[in-house]
Amino acid sequence: MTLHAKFSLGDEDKSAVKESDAQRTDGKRHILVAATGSVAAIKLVLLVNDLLSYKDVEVQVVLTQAARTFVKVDTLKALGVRVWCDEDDWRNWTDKTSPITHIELRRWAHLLLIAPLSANTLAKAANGLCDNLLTCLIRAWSPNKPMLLAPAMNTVMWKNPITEKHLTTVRESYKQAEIIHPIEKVLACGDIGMGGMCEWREIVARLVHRFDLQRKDEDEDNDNDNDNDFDDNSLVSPINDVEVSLPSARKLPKSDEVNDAASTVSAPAATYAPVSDSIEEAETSTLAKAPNATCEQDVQIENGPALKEEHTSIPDIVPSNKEEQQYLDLIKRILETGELRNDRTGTGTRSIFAPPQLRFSLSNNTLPLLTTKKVFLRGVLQELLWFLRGDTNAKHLTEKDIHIWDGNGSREFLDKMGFFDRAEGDLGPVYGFQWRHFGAKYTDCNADYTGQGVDQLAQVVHQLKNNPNDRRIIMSAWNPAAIPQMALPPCHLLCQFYVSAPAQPGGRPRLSCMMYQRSADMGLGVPFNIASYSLLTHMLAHYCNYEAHEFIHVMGDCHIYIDHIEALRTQLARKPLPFPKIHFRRSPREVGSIDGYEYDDFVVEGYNPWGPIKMKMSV
Ligand SMILES: Nc1nc(=O)c2c([nH]1)NC[C@@H]1CN(c3ccc(C(=O)N[C@@H](CCC(=O)O)C(=O)O)cc3)CN21
Ligand SMILES: O=c1ccn([C@H]2C[C@H](O)[C@@H](COP(=O)(O)O)O2)c(=O)[nH]1
Repeated sequence: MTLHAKFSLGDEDKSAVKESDAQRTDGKRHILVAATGSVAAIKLVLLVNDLLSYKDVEVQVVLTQAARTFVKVDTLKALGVRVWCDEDDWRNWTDKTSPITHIELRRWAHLLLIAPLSANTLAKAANGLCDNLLTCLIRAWSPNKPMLLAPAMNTVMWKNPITEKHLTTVRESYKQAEIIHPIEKVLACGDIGMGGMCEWREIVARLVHRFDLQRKDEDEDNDNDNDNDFDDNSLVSPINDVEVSLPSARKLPKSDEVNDAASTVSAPAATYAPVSDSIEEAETSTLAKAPNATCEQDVQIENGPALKEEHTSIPDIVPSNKEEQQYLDLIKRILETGELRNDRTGTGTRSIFAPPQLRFSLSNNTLPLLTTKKVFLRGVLQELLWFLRGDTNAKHLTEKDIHIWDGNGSREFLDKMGFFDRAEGDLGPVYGFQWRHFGAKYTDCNADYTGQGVDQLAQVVHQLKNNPNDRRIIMSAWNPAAIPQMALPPCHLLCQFYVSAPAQPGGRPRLSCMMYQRSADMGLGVPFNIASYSLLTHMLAHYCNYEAHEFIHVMGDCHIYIDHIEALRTQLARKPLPFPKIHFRRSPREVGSIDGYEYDDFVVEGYNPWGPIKMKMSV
């Protein structure tokens, strides 16, 4: 403990840089947070502030000179943390017994987080340069001590092979280095693409997970008006932006100080004002605001209150919706416990495998159409009818201004999958083809397949009507032989129908459906999938003169894309409302056959959801 007796930086400094034993004796997690010269450094205040809201956490900060363009030392100091800059490294050196700041900081820290890590500092780290406090620290870092690196740079810089080389070198040199993959976003320079720093909350989440951190008690800091739990970060009003409702461990410095940090960037100041914590979040910070133009609810809605209105508060007398709560609870569970994984699209997800099945009652004409965001019902229904027609041409949906399959049917995507000869929009033998022509030879989306392959839908209808106790009433889109021809292998790949006895004597038999989904995008796909199979079950029940009973949803890889987290947090804050009801305009006789259902036959009543929430589809 007498080591570096001369390490005297004044009282404040003594407590800041402790001798190595301190990290073992004070029982706290010592997190050294560093930032380099990237616009994402403006997030540092939020990140550090949030970290401080956890029990037994000590934070110190290292800033490169370039980082100080984006975040002010004083703003960070106002949070109560010690901030180290280049000039501090050798400030106390007098002779060879003097302490050396970067070595002392290394000794103090249990973990080094560099967020953001610029292309420049990454290059220096990979090449062993030590030309400032941070690079000296990195060079002196023990290869076995954890280091979290959150790169942030322009898309082109990120895609340059040099970046991968540098990352590989760093990974090889520091066995405990974890790279937090950047994400695709609108970058400060205006480019859209990979390279944006992963969301700061995600970085904190990794630290929480790694150190098993717990939030401090609510009453521990009386100055703190806001709770730090994301459950509460949302407040009652849907109009709140995530930025407004940021959790704060200590009172943040006045917002203008935070904005100050950003306003030194050469981009127009207005871009940073006033609530968005970064220009890079421009996309997500519009959440819950303007209704989505392509999301108009033009399915027949009878007696429904004005859809364009947002709920500002929900009176207690409105019954809660336990079934929708299952979905929200699953989102929470994935956010809290989901494993961080890379995925095919490069976005990255939090994922869990095989959560308990979700069950939705369809009785009394209930349609489980989520209410905590406005679901694009017109898109769900037109997609279902498109499946039922056996259509595999995404352009037929695009023509109806439904763009949900555009990404997977684009020229770029088809070429990437090796389908160079296939017309844009032709998805291959996907859902509709398998439902109606399973096993037929697929040529293209325009060919006439009448009478070819197995018509599984017709078989389902036949069995439901003629052999309702059958245990084989199944429709499968999973055809291993055809998967190589598909733009996207089916995610909802198998459903089974079950007819149970009437609830009361004289009642109608009840139809249930269980669907297995191998891959479930909780933010975008799942609300669609729940609604789609519920609509299908209602339709089959209507056609066979049964009562729709239950939809059961079973999922395999159940994931949240990292760039949906903010949006889902906004959604989690909303109270679920009662589900709407569905009716059919025409009788089964008028409809004529299972192929006779049209868009206007479906009438949804009482859908009064919260506003839409925009999320990006990963391709
Ligand atoms: N990554 C990914 N997630 C999916 O859920 C998904 C795919 N890919 N590939 C194709 C299908 C199509 N599905 C989709 C695709 C997009 C939306 C979507 O963007 N929905 C918006 C509304 C879109 C609009 O209004 O135009 C939504 O807010 O629900 C929904 C379902 C489900 N699928
Ligand atoms: O109906 C659907 C269709 C697709 N998804 C999601 C699930 C995944 O996020 C992607 C598909 O990617 P894979 O790599 O093929 O799993 O699309 C969905 O949730 N629902």
